[in-house]
Amino acid sequence: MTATDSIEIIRPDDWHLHLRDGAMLKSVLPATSAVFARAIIMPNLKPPVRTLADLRAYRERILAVLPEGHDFTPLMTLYLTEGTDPEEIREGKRSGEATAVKLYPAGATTNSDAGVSHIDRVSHVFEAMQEVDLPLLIHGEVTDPAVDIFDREAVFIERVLQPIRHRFPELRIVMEHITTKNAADYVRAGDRFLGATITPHHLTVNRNALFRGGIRPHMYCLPIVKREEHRQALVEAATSGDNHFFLGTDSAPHRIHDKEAECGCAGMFNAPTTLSCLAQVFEDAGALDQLEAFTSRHGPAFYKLPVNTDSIRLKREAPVVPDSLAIEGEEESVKVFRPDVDLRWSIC
Ligand SMILES: NC(=O)N[C@@H](CC(=O)O)C(=O)O
Ligand SMILES: [Zn+2]
Ligand SMILES: [Zn+2]
Repeated sequence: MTATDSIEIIRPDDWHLHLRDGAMLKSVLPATSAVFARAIIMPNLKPPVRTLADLRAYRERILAVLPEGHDFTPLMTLYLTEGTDPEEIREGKRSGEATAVKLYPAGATTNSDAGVSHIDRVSHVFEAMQEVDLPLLIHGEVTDPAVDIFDREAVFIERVLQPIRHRFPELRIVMEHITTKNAADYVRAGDRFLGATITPHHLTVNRNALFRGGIRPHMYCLPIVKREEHRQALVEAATSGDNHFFLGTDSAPHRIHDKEAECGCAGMFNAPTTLSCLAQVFEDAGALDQLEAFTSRHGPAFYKLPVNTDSIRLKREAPVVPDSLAIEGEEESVKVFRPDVDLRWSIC
């Protein structure tokens, strides 16, 4: 059999994306909007997108800098706090302005300080979400400092996720950016109310990459990359055709100086290399035929949205991607994520 040199897939969506704001937003948006039709926009701005008024204003700022000719729909989310008003949930669902609500355990990740410290304090919000069928997106890590950083996701499933699902069995939940075999197994065994996003970096990199030849801040994100056996379990989940799993890049740009610092920020900017990474992972797993399901079908099915009607083509050719992206009007730039192997697929 001859190797496939070109593949066509339905235009993908990104079910987990950080676009930031201001000059950063303007600089990073085209990398996504050139390729993806829709993206779930994360609300962890400073200050966060807490209300529908914040959400509307942020959506306008995104659309205002969308390049001419790019057909892109930002799907907006609300940042859950202990002060979230369930009425906002109902109104966000009714008007169609809110696609989901994001739960950050306070202190778990970048700009999560305004998040939730005690899950019981948001029960009434979960109730409203379950009632109107608005999905809950979760950064699934415990913040207990006694729990090892590599175990925080697995412990979250037992201590927090399982009780939420037990109490709100028809609340649709996405376990965001899963990183462990534990999470993959848990989600696979779940019902139709549970899904998970998987990132290109967790599919291509294991924890050795953090320390190869020295400490490498551009390989640092949360949840932190795990052992190889976990990466393999994620590849198995993503390529299996199981519709619980779909693409969420978690593309999370930070200025290089904020990453190469004494206390560097968590997050990787992977929008420019995502599809090259994915085609390679799926091909290496002998599952190129499952790529489209992961990038373009399972996400819309979970979110009850139509599948995109146009397509994109990938070809077997090393992609030309710059090492970093300049931020407009600044001397600063953002490093582009790439795994420690040569990429061999590019977008036509
Ligand atoms: N993934 C990350 O490491 N960082 C994200 C936040 C998040 O998704 O947890 C960010 O906003 O920078
Ligand atoms: Zn997160
Ligand atoms: Zn994220």
